[in-house]
Amino acid sequence: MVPVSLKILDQRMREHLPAYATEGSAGMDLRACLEQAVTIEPGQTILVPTGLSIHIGDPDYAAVILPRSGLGHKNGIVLGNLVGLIDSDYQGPLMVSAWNRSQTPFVLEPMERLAQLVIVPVARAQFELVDDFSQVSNRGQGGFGSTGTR
Ligand SMILES: O=c1ccn([C@H]2C[C@H](O)[C@@H](COP(=O)(O)OP(=O)(O)OP(=O)(O)O)O2)c(=O)[nH]1
Ligand SMILES: [Mg+2]
Repeated sequence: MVPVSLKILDQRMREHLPAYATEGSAGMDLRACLEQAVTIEPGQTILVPTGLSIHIGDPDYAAVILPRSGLGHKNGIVLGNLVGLIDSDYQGPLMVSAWNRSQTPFVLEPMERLAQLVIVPVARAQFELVDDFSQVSNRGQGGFGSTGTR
């Protein structure tokens, strides 16, 4: 387990702190910390507060915000930024960009579980400038489908 500092910004969240649903869960659900229900119109993106701040503190870790599969697949509620990346030094309010990519209005209820937070290890790179790569790899410069589809 990675220790992560959690600050409650809205006291209603005290009853609804993010938690792993099962022993094997990778993500903790984040709730929409709203005063009242809000309708996300087809194609619309809104920024939803979670009522929480986290501070990971250790640059060897980050957090990602991912869609919930049920909401994404059945209701078309995904993330406006596709994936949210939470830096280890971020201390601001945790926000979820909610995009209704469906053709039906979606009513987001207060405290509804909207997205999920996953803590991930991070390797930070130090670039070493070169004129040419010292070894030619099997792939070389091939990409974007160069290996075919079958
Ligand atoms: O879904 C998200 C994505 C980001 N953040 C916060 C945490 C993150 O550390 C910070 C900055 O995110 P990012 O670097 O992706 O955004 P940016 O547009 O590059 O902003 P900045 O210039 O502040 O880095 O915003 C969220 O609360 N929710
Ligand atoms: Mg940034």
